[in-house]
Amino acid sequence: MRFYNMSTNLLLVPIPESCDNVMNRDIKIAVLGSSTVGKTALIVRFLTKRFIGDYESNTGNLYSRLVHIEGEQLSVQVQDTPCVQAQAECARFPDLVSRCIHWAEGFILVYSITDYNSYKLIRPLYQHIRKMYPDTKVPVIIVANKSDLLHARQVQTNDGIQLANELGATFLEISTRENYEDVYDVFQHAYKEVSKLHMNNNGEKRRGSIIPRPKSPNMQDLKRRFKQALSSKVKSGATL
Ligand SMILES: Nc1nc2c(ncn2[C@@H]2O[C@H](COP(=O)(O)OP(=O)(O)OP(=O)(O)O)[C@@H](O)[C@H]2O)c(=O)[nH]1
Repeated sequence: MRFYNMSTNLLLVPIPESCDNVMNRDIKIAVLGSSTVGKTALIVRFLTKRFIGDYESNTGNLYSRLVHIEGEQLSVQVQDTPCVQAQAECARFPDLVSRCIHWAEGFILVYSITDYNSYKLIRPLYQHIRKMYPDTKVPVIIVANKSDLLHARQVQTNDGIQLANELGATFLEISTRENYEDVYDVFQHAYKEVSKLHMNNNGEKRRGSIIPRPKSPNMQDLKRRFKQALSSKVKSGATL
């Protein structure tokens, strides 16, 4: 079942029972973070270029749209993951959140610079993702949102940079409200990193399937003879 959200002019696809069933997508990104950090605003801004002030509380919409990134037309699916309220919940993330993590190929973790608790949630969220992908370095972008609200700042830019460095994630501080280019950058980074991961995976498969070319026996033979000739010269030189 699909339906249109008239206010955002976007196609909404309810989350399927199993996120594994979603087929034929080019890129699948999950946006995660605690409540009111601006996840929906970020996604809608990216997909429509518009900043829409107020949204109903997020119930887990999946947005789908064809977009142009780096000259390529892509089908992008963005999961507005239902908010994770408090740090206490992190030990046992709701099933839906885990399902979305399982479904996605890249992750945008959002906190608000005006809400220190939303920042504190990023590490456990990241750790939860890593636990679900122990063998893959899945792309994670950490976004510090609402940078226009400087007077209400609770999280310093350096805190974000430090955390991202520690976790090995990309970091961007942005204002979804003020700057569309920054929002576009976030998704462009996510796209690039997911593409890189795709390429590496394909590369590994290709490398694995290459049968090593046998060395020419003639060359081997020549080398062996050359070595023999050299060592006999050295030996005879030594006896002189
Ligand atoms: N000043 C400012 N306000 C923002 C920005 N981004 C989002 N907001 C506002 O923050 C509030 C929450 O935004 P949402 O997009 O609904 O947040 P959410 O993370 O989806 O929240 P849930 O639906 O509760 O999960 C809204 O009033 C937005 O207008 C921003 O960059 N700057």
